[in-house]
Amino acid sequence: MIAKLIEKIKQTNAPICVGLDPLISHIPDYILEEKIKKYGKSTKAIGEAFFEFNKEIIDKTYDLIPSVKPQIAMYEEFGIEGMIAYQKSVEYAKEKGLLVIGDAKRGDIGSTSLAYAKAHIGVSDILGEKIVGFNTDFVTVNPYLGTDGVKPFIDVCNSEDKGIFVLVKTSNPSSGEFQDQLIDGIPLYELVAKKTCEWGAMSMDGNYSNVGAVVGATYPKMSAILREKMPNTFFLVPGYGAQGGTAEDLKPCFNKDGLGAVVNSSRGIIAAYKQEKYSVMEFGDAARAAVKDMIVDINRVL
Ligand SMILES: O=C(O)c1cc(=O)[nH]c(=O)n1[C@@H]1O[C@H](COP(=O)(O)O)[C@@H](O)[C@H]1O
Repeated sequence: MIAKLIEKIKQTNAPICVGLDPLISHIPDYILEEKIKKYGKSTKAIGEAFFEFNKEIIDKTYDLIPSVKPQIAMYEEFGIEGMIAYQKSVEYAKEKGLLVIGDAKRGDIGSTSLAYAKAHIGVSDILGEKIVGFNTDFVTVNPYLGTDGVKPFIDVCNSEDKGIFVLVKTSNPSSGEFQDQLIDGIPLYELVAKKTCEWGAMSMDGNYSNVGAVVGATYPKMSAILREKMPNTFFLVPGYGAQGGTAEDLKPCFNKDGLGAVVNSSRGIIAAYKQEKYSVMEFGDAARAAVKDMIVDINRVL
């Protein structure tokens, strides 16, 4: 699957993914009001509003980008109706030819991880019939439980041609609390990186592995170390834009060939319409302009 992502990045010349993270505060009032009129102040109204919002963002950007990354928490907040909006958004993005990175940060004991892997990137067998759950192309994985918590995801990557991104060095302010701790003189994130490379060797897809790494744009010195230690690992790089990461900061995440990373921006794209020059009805056009700016900004440093 990573080879497909690379192909799409080359086609679009855009190593980016748009984060479909619809907080209520991002949804234009006119959409919310219409859904509330129809469904009352309910989770159904929110789910419907989220999907309409995402659909417009996808319609206005799909021809420019290779991928989207819906963050499942924003949908989960609204229970079943939120999850329906998640699933519909995943399906719509795929219909438009986009690759979908499900940001669910899953990971548990082996048997539970297998269920998570099937839910997000795999298939289940129901009395001889194969059925799919969310069917995203990639899912983010928390490696904290170790190999038996990650291996089921890798097995599904291999059987279904899918991919994962393992949290290696996250973008948030407290990420160093555990991730930077030294163990026999080596920071924990480097140990996770080493393990991620070992896991990656189990699922190669061309020059890169289906087992990628999440590496935040906000720690460029560490990104440079990781890029050197993980030559065959593709990076998912969040933290650009709203969290302060700049194009210069994420440059070390790329290899010399200009490949090796896909950069996420969520709020910076989907809430771009909040700048003064746009009206609320133009939220899709604002997202498109923000995507174009992001592509130029990143290509400038590659
Ligand atoms: O796995 C992720 O995508 C992720 C990892 C990380 O280290 N930092 C991080 O911000 N993310 C996600 O990336 C998105 C960032 O959103 P913005 O800050 O609005 O661009 C959110 O969906 C986060 O959950």
